[in-house]
Parts: sequence; structure tokens; C-alpha cells
Amino acid sequence: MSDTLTSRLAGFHKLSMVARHEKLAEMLNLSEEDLAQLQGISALQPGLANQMIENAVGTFSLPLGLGLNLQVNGKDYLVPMAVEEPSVVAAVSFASKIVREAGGFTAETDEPIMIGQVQLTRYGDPTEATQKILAAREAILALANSFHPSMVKRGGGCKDIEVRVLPAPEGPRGEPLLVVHLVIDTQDAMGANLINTMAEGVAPLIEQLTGGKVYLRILSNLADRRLARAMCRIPLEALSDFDMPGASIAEGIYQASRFALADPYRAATHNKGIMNGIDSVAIATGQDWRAIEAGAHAFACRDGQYRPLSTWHVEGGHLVGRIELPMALGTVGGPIKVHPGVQIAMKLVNISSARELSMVFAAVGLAQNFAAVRALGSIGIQKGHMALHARCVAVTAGARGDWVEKIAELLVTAGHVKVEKARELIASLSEEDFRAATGTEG
Ligand SMILES: CC(C)(COP(=O)([O-])OP(=O)([O-])OC[C@H]1O[C@@H](n2cnc3c(N)ncnc32)[C@H](O)[C@@H]1OP(=O)([O-])[O-])[C@@H](O)C(=O)NCCC(=O)NCCSC(=O)C[C@@](C)(O)CC(=O)[O-]
Ligand SMILES: NC(=O)C1=CN([C@@H]2O[C@H](COP(=O)(O)OP(=O)(O)OC[C@H]3O[C@@H](n4cnc5c(N)ncnc54)[C@H](O)[C@@H]3O)[C@@H](O)[C@H]2O)C=CC1
Repeated sequence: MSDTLTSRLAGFHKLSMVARHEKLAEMLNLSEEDLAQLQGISALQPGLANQMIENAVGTFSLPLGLGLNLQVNGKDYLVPMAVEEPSVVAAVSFASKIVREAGGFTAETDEPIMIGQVQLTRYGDPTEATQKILAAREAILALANSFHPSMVKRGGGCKDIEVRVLPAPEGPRGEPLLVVHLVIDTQDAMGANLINTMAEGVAPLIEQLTGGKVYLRILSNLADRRLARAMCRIPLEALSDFDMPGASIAEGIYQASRFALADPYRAATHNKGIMNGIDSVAIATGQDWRAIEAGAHAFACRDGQYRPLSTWHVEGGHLVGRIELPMALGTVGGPIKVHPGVQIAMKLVNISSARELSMVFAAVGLAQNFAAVRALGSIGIQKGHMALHARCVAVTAGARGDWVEKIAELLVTAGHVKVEKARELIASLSEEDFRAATGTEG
């Protein structure tokens, strides 16, 4: 996708999947192979799966949807989202449509700095041990970087060391914890493997310098030097809906923000909504979403209470939303150049660096959150969500083909999106209709 193409594809969701493919092929100049990948024809093959993980017995698919309308720092993005939950893709597209009309998201991100931890024990006096380690800073940096010379050539690598002395936790042994942090620039890689190699590589030198014993040598998933931030400002009048003025909708969103700030029970759900969007694009683009989740939730607790990752308030006639969270992403490494589905997802999102991808992720998280709190603070989540969930309910009840949409519509009209109701509707069809609905021979 060229940088000037639009992600504003009005009515895309009303097209058939074939028509969506045609639209994408035309817009993005997709090859036959790309289209085959989207259609699942050349999806991850068992042979490759067997090379990716252990004890492979097959592959597992998820729907891939496209989040639309997203504009970040003036550039449009199509957002590939692998997710099983209805309404997530619609919600991101919906929110992004409102935000783009208000000028789009602005976003920024830190340098790709990660931390490798080396745990030192039996070091004697903590101050003396700290001094010995810091005095050997250059030797430790040189040793760490010797394990990844290509990272140094790219401008990355181990940049600094820090020593932390932490109070001993409860227990029989009283020694304070001494942890050496390697501060590593991982460039376009998420970085776990290269950080772990460096951490393991410098451990013998740290033992030699201090006479101590090293135990753990591993990256930290609390990637708080690698934060991504996104922001949006929406004029209040652009929010009016459900026969409510924009100021009332904004008030509901502000109340949602206050609730999440004050109460961890609410903050957990607020952040789950944010991760609906972020995890979906993380899975599609081959990221380690467990690492992203771990980092996000640890960051949410940074002042000792679990807090929301985004906040909303009204300022000068606008609703202002902000999100900030750790974003350890890669455009190389892990499964990124291996999984064929990731290749097509990367083509769709069209970013040129891990940092650019981080800003898209942050904006997707904020968009997802906006759609949820807008509904929650006004008419409630069920109307929009259950209308889209109705198709799953219809399938669960046995409907197939064209009848899925028809049964779903009847469920929404009845205001009763339940499997029993769907079964009742199917049972009320004629036998011929039922065979058509279920694809059975009768
Ligand atoms: C569902 C909507 C978007 C409908 O909202 P609507 O008012 O029917 O949407 P619209 O008809 O005004 O359409 C506006 C745009 O939204 C998109 N859109 C609209 N409909 C579709 C669709 N069917 N498929 C794909 N895209 C759709 C599409 O881009 C469309 O533009 P257009 O193409 O028409 O120019 C709205 O009700 C909504 O955002 N609801 C919130 C849904 C939500 O947040 N779901 C997340 C799952 S719930 C959860 O797990 C998290 C939670 C809630 O617990 C988090 C928390 O508590 O904070
Ligand atoms: N706690 C955690 O989060 C852990 C995660 N992992 C896994 O580690 C994997 C990620 O490790 P990585 O080190 O990122 O992958 P990786 O081991 O594939 O290394 C990335 C490689 O890409 C090369 N490279 C090429 N171009 C680059 C560029 N522009 N910028 C940076 N590197 C470039 C680097 O030299 C490096 O060899 C993920 O699969 C993750 O699941 C592994 C252990 C623990």
C-alpha cells in the first residue's frame, strides 16, 4: 500500500468476501499468492508448523479481519486483525472513522530500548559489588556486544549497564537482591533472544568481578523504556448519537475513565478492551502477544495500583483521549519472516519499522477503548456487540449459509440473542427451509 492510499473504505463490511479481495487486490496490487494466502489456500502448512513448534499435530486458524479508517500522524493504515470475538474489528473501524474526521490520531514512540536482567547472589557487600560492576562498565558492554556485532553495526546493541539493589523479600535468607540491567537497543527486533544471549554471555564476567553467583539471565517484559503513546481530540459535536448531545456522550466516557482510574476491578476490564485491539493486530503480525500483555499489565501497576492504560477527559470543547503502554514489537525475528500469514498482514499494514508499528498498535488500542467506553457510557455495550454476536449464535444453533444472516437478523429484531431462541426460529422454518439453513440432506 502506498503511503497515499486511503484506509477509508466506506461500506467495505457490506461487500462479500470475494468483493473485498477484489478491492484489496486492486488497491494494493496483491499477487495471486497473496490472495491465495488471504483465502486460506496456502495458509500455514503442517510441514512448516512442525518446524515452528514442538509436537506439532496440525495448525489452528482464526478469522482475519481488516480494521479500517485508521489514520495515525497523517498516514492511513489498514489494520490486519486476527480475532475470534465479534464486534472488535467493527469497533476499531467505527472509532477510527470518528477520529479521522477529527484529524486522526497522533502518536509517538520511544527508542527500542529493552532491559536484560542478570540476578547476582552471594556477592558480599552490595555497595562494593555495585562499584566493581560499574567500574567494569566498558568491559561488560564490549563483551555483551561481542555476541551480536550485527546489532552494533545497525546502531543498536548494549548501550549501558545499571545496578539495582532491592530489599530482600520475606523469607529465611536476608541478602538484598542485586540485579544488573543491560540496557539494549534492539532496533527492529522484539529482541528477547538477542537480549538473553547477551545476558547469559556477560554473567561469567559479573561473577568473576564480584565473586558472586549468577542465577537468572533473561530479558524483562516490563519494557518501560520502549513506550508507545497515542492521542486523539474529538470535537464534542462529533460525538452526538442515540438522540444524545455530544457533551452527554463525552460525560459518559469521562465517567468511564474516572471509574477505571479509581477501581482496579474496572481497570482490568477497561484494559481488556484495549487489548482486544492490540492482541488482534499482534497475532496477525506475528508478535509475541504474551510479552505485550505482560508488559502492559505490569506497566498498568507501576504506581502500586492497577490502573487504566488510557484516560479520557473534556478540554476546550473536545474529548481528549490518551494511551501509553510498553510496546516491544518486531518487524524481524521470531515467526515474522517465517509464517506466510504474517507476510500478508505486514503487506496490508505497510509499516517500515518496528517503531512505526508500535504507534499503529497504540492508536488501535485507543480506538478500541473509545468504541467500548462510548457505548458503555451511553446505551450500553450489548446493543452493538450482541447484534454482531448474533451470527455466532445462529451458527451455534445450527444455521448455515445465507440463513446465518437471516436468523441473526431475526434474533436482533426479537431483542433476544440466545441459542434457544435461534433454535426456536430454525424449528419454526419449513422442513425445506431448514435443510437450506443447515445444509443437511433432511
Ligand atoms: C458495533 C458498532 C461499531 C456498530 O456501530 P454503528 O453505529 O452501527 O456503526 P455505523 O453504522 O455508524 O458505522 C460506522 C463505521 O463502523 C464500522 N462498522 C459498523 N458496523 C460494522 C460491521 N458490521 N462490520 C464492520 N465494520 C462496521 C464501519 O467502518 C462503518 O463505516 P462505513 O463503512 O459504514 O462507512 C458499535 O456499536 C460499537 O463500537 N460498539 C462497541 C463494540 C465493542 O467495543 N466491542 C468490543 C467487544 S466488548 C469487550 O470485550 C470489551 C469491553 C466492553 O468489556 C471493554 C470495556 O469494558 O471497556
Ligand atoms: N520473555 C520473553 O518475552 C521471551 C520471548 N522469546 C521469543 O523471542 C523471539 C523474539 O526474539 P528476537 O531476538 O527479536 O528474534 P530473533 O532471535 O529472531 O533475532 C532477531 C534477529 O534479527 C536480526 N535483524 C535483522 N535486521 C534487524 C533489524 N533491522 N533490527 C534488529 N535486528 C535485526 C538480528 O541480528 C537478530 O539476529 C520471539 O519469538 C519471542 O516469542 C524468547 C524468550 C523469552
